[in-house]
Amino acid sequence: MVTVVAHPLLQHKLSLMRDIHTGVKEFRELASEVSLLLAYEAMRDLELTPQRLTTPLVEADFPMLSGKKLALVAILRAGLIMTDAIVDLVPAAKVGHIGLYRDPQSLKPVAYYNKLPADIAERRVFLTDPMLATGGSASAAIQSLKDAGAQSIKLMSILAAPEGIAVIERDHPEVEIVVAAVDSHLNEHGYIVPGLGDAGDRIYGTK
Ligand SMILES: O=P(O)(O)OC[C@H]1O[C@H](OP(=O)(O)OP(=O)(O)O)[C@H](O)[C@@H]1O
Ligand SMILES: O=c1cc[nH]c(=O)[nH]1
Ligand SMILES: [Mg+2]
Repeated sequence: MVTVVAHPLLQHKLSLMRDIHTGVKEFRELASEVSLLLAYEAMRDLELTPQRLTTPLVEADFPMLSGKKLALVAILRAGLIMTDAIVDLVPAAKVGHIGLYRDPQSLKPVAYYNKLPADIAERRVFLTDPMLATGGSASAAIQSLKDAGAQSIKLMSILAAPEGIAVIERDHPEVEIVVAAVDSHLNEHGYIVPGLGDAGDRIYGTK
């Protein structure tokens, strides 16, 4: 299942991210803001239960987060900007890291790091990567989460290509995907078109 978050604030910020004239500082700020808006939608179904509280006026029941605890897991490098932003919204969440880079020739993911919360099986996992292109990286990351025992996984990306969505739907049909936009296609180098370029390079200024 794919949810495209069509909110105008988010769409405006995404358009600014696409602009080649947007520099590193602004790109980073926009990526953080877009991540928060995506999280607002991705976390819409978190459970609430009434808890007794006392306001300055009365004692009454008020909704508080309950149910499974959360884990935010970043696909390095680019996913880090998303978990860094979102953890401020859910400070009790644990944070995991999966290091993958995409080999430029084969476009296959190469794993170099993996550190996940030990109790990941008991947590709802929100996996972050700004770009879902061929889907190879996200699919491999989801497989590592499952191998570690994760039961409930949502993938949050800023941009997706139809090819990447199809791969996740094939490999992990139960994983929900929340994105800001689904673009047209991939080019011959596996870049999303129209896209926003190389997310990691634009976040960290490495090109
Ligand atoms: O869907 P895919 O075809 O696998 O491509 C998407 C991956 O490519 C980018 O990472 P990259 O390999 O550039 O590494 P980086 O985040 O360290 O820059 C991006 O952040 C995704 O992880
Ligand atoms: O368009 C793309 C595809 C993969 N990774 C990126 O950062 N951008
Ligand atoms: Mg990557």
